[in-house]
Amino acid sequence: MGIVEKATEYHLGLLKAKLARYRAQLLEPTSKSGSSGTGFDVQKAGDARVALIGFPSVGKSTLLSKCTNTMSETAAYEFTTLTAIPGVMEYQGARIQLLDLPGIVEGASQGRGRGRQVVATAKTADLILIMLDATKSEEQRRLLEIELDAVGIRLNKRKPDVVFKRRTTGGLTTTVKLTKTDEKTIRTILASYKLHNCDVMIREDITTDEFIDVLIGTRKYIPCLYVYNKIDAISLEMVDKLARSENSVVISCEMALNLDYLVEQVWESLGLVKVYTKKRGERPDLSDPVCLRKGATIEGRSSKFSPHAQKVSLNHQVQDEDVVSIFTK
Ligand SMILES: Nc1nc2c(ncn2[C@@H]2O[C@H](COP(=O)(O)OP(=O)(O)OP(=O)(O)O)[C@@H](O)[C@H]2O)c(=O)[nH]1
Ligand SMILES: [K+]
Ligand SMILES: [Mg+2]
Repeated sequence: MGIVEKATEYHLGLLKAKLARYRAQLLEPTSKSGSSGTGFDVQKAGDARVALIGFPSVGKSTLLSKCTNTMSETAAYEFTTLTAIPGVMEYQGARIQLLDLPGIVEGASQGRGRGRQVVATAKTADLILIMLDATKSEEQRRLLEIELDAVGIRLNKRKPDVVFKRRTTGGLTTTVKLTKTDEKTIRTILASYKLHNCDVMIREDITTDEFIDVLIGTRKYIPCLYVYNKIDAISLEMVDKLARSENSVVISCEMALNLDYLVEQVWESLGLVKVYTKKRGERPDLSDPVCLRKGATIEGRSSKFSPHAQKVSLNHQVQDEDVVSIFTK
């Protein structure tokens, strides 16, 4: 960064830190703005929750009706769906809750009522499907991303590697060279949040925005798939282009095209694994796997159907098709 960029980064960083804190307060369910921060009152069920976010009439309800046993009203007019409708998809022994939601429009995160409720519900999901009408412009995708970003959802991003602890004394440590922000900006933002007594360790080359996200602390890092529907109505060239873009799946709900692949990708994106459990001295029950998220830890023994179980550490990270027996002393 040059001197001018550094000065801009500094002032803008401070300004954004203040704005971010103000907005986060507005989103608090307990704030004066009432219950605007809460989503629809639908119980989580199954192994994971997937939320359908999109403009009106992109085919969200048609997808729910095709992929689950639940029917959700579909029609050619906008705002057919007025509330959250849960359905269940079954795949590889997993029960995945698919949540059909009302369509949203630009400004949903700021507006009252349903739009805000929809984005708040998205926050509770383990995976977000941004559903797009393949016959419409790519602009719709950017607009939806802005709405989700505004409520603190970070799509397909990892939580920045910053460790932050309140202490009686303070210190800032960086283990990498910062090229997108600088220590002066970080220190001033900390001071503006009145965080004088804390240990901050920055372990990756973060941006100022990412640092603010860490300070706000309520950001949700959620994986996302872009689902382009209605490919029956576009050219093959366009289908090819969309299908090759990152984190994207192309489908036609109406013609039931590529829906199996979508479910497979949902499973992949959720990072689900199936694990078989067995009792001591018995064979594992392969008809009844337990679904866990990748990276979940387990204590006990792990094996891949092998007769010689391998004793694993207390925090063994489960792999797909592990067989585990859990011992209690
Ligand atoms: N050509 C085509 N039309 C589709 C497809 N999927 C859905 N539609 C049509 O798109 C229209 C809207 O479908 P819905 O499922 O109601 O859309 P929605 O996203 O739930 O709409 P809202 O609830 O109003 O937000 C209906 O007329 C569907 O028949 C598809 O794959 N291809
Ligand atoms: K509709
Ligand atoms: Mg609908």
